[in-house]
Amino acid sequence: MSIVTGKQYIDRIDKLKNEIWIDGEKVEDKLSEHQAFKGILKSKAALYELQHDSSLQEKLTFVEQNERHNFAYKQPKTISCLQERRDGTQLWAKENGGTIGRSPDYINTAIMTLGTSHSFFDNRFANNATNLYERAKKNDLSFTHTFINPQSNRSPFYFESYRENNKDDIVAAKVIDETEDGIVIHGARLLATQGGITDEILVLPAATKSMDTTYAFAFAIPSNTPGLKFLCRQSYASSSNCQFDYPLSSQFDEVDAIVVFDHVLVPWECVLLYKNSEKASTIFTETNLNIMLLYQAVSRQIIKTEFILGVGESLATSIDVTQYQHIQEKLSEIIVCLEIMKSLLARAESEASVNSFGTMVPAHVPLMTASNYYQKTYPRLVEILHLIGASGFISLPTEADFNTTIGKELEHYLQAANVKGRERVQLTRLAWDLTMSPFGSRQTQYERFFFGDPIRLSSALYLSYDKQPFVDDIDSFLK
Ligand SMILES: Cc1cc2nc3c(=O)[nH]c(=O)nc-3n(C[C@H](O)[C@H](O)[C@H](O)COP(=O)(O)OP(=O)(O)OC[C@H]3O[C@@H](n4cnc5c(N)ncnc54)[C@H](O)[C@@H]3O)c2cc1C
Repeated sequence: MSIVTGKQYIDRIDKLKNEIWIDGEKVEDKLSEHQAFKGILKSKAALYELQHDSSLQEKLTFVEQNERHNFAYKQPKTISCLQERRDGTQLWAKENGGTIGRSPDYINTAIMTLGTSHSFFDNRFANNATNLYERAKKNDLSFTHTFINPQSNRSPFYFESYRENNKDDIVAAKVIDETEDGIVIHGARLLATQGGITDEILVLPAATKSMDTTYAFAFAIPSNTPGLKFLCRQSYASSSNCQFDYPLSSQFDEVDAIVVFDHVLVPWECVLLYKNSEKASTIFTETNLNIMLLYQAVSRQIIKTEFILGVGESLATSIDVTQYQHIQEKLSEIIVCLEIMKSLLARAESEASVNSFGTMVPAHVPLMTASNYYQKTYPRLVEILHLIGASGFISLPTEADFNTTIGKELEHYLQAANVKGRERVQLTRLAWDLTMSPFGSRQTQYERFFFGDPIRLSSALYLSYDKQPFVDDIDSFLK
């Protein structure tokens, strides 16, 4: 197999019969027929289907040894190859306004990065990294991932290993046994977006203050591995199957899951890293995994900002408020954000360089700057839409209301300067679903946190930034 079709992806996920719990029940039906998952599965299938569209195939796939693969599995070796990767990400993101944070290219990028950096890993696991990459590329596998321990205690004085002696008390996933066949993992991880609806899960080392090496591991296993459970948050799609009322929740709710490892045996051939605390703490930086993932994220965020600008301008035009200077100022704030993000991405590309594994890696400072900036700016973009839409976000009947005898009155009383009542409600519902519905609120929390805690990411930028030349300038100035 090489690139999958949408149907092949869905059939494969349905067949896995992963252990998934949601809204008070264990999922027994086909995932593609379950109200919580059918929207996102259909949307992901549509992305895979685009790989077969003759007008887009060259942008979304590449050919290697007579087989066609997804664009994100290609190791970029030149700047133009990086830019092709960005085009692929943005093409897919345009299908959902950038609201699917974990479109398959996100973790495909991680797998490509780890596979091509196989020499980073301990000798006994290096082949596993290569094999994972080849298997994923060949079968067009999809992945979820998890790298954070549960939020039980974040005090600077707390160590996970306090719990290590009592198996029943383990919270953060750790190795509890080592056998001829592999390592046995028990405990939980905080979160995996799309947990349960991907072929496999990539488990990366979690930041931990513990010196205990039983917390130092990385591996990838099928989502239906015995003992692996996905405990999903409440679905935002279950009560929102009407696309008019919930244009985004109904199609793009990715679902996030707590991941529980109940004595899960991870075969040795799936292990990438074990008992090596030094490699566990440097895997993100030494392989450039963090930068390659940020490149995908910033490329997507640009498309999302364009989507927000489109929604903001349409809202303002619908009620004819674009002549007010403060509305122009608010919309220009979205433009400024968009242009800053595009400029930072362009600079990251133009200053890219080849790393020791032969990968063309974008420059890290512009990407870290973009990520820091967007984490803080995204809530303001949301606020701008709220300020422009005002009570329009509240006076929002449903499609069903338009289909009753009061439909004509709604059409009349909700008309706007430049659109009819029904169209105006449809547009405002889109803005509401993007920013105010449970789906929309999660989008804000996602952009703030998906790449890590904004506070610690700002520290990482500060600590890695070379400030010395400027300090030297000041010294010379004072002399
Ligand atoms: C919608 C969504 C989707 C996500 N998807 C995924 C996913 O697919 N896979 C995955 O692995 N993760 C995912 N995450 C988790 C994400 O990686 C974490 O939210 C992020 O790393 C921050 O960790 P935390 O949530 O545990 O916050 P915490 O670390 O618990 O922070 C809570 C608060 O305490 C402060 N704090 C805690 N520790 C420190 C410290 N040492 N120094 C300073 N301040 C501190 C923080 O600043 C913050 O204000 C997702 C998160 C969200 C919101």
